[in-house]
Amino acid sequence: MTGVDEGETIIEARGLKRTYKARKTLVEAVRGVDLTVRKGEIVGFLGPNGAGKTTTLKMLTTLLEPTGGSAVVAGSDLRQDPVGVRRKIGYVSQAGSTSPEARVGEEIVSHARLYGIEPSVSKQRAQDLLAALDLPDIWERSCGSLSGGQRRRLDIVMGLIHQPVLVFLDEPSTGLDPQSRANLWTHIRKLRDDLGTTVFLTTHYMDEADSLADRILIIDQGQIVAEGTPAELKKRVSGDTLTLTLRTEADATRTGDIAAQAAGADTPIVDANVVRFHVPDGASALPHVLSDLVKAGIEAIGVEVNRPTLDDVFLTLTGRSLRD
Ligand SMILES: Nc1ncnc2c1ncn2[C@@H]1O[C@H](COP(=O)(O)OP(=O)(O)OP(=O)(O)O)[C@@H](O)[C@H]1O
Repeated sequence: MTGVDEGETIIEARGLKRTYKARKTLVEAVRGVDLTVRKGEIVGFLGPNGAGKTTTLKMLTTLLEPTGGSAVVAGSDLRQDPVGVRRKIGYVSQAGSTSPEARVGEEIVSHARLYGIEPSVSKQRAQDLLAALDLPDIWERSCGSLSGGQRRRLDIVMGLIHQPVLVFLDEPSTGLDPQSRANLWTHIRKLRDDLGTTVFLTTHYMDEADSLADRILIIDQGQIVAEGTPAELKKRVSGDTLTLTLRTEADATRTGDIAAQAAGADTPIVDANVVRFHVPDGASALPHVLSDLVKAGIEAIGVEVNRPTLDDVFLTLTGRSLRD
């Protein structure tokens, strides 16, 4: 794999597979995933709904047994020493782990006991972590009284109380408003910068992966389809994206044929009444395309020129949008 030869490896997975049996049919949720993560990295595991992110995460955190392949996580073999893996990692699930009625302090201290940590130690650690995640003065509050963003950060405190070297976050910002998401990203970055914690997070938000991750793995239909820094991935898509919105689907189909004739254009993707395609230089291609549309008697009701995003990377690789 590219870009993963520096530093100490903390996750090494080879050929990881998971098949589910669902009503007599087999669902190949994860179909041979290889991945390498180095200590201290923030790695974003990006993919559309149903791509296999949570299944991979559950295997790497020992919650689900692989049906094939192997992995070493935080120095322990996933199959031979799952307890060793569990002791050294933190896992913050999508659902979170706090009950609404419990008081914050009691919840953290009793969670820490599961790891054999004495209350005198966990109280101090909890105070430090709460301060680091900007959650002062909530010790006596009930978990249910916290805002969504505060509760996600409390979930992270719980996931870090046993001082794991590696923490897995499953869709950490789902359900949060834009300001709380940005705030959470700042805290996640700080965790890595201040404590050196390796962070492996799943997301289907490309902006989250783009702004937070040092490196991104893109998974689709149970397989890794691309890997690299956000900048490296975007370099794979050359040129700009032109998006034209038409009045009708029929106009969009005809526009697709016209757009395909633009200099250097790739094959346009027609999605209902929207046509999207890449050209080497959007600003110079656009007037020609619009003039060809006018000649054909088609009116574009919306026009956008965009620099490459991670969604374009995904589109280039799979012919589909991440948002699908
Ligand atoms: N317990 C299960 N039984 C049968 N099929 C399952 C089960 N869990 C997941 N799947 C299927 O496996 C595939 C991968 O699911 P997974 O939850 O890993 O995807 P995901 O990328 O995490 O999606 P999301 O972003 O929606 O959480 C999907 O097709 C899903 O329907």
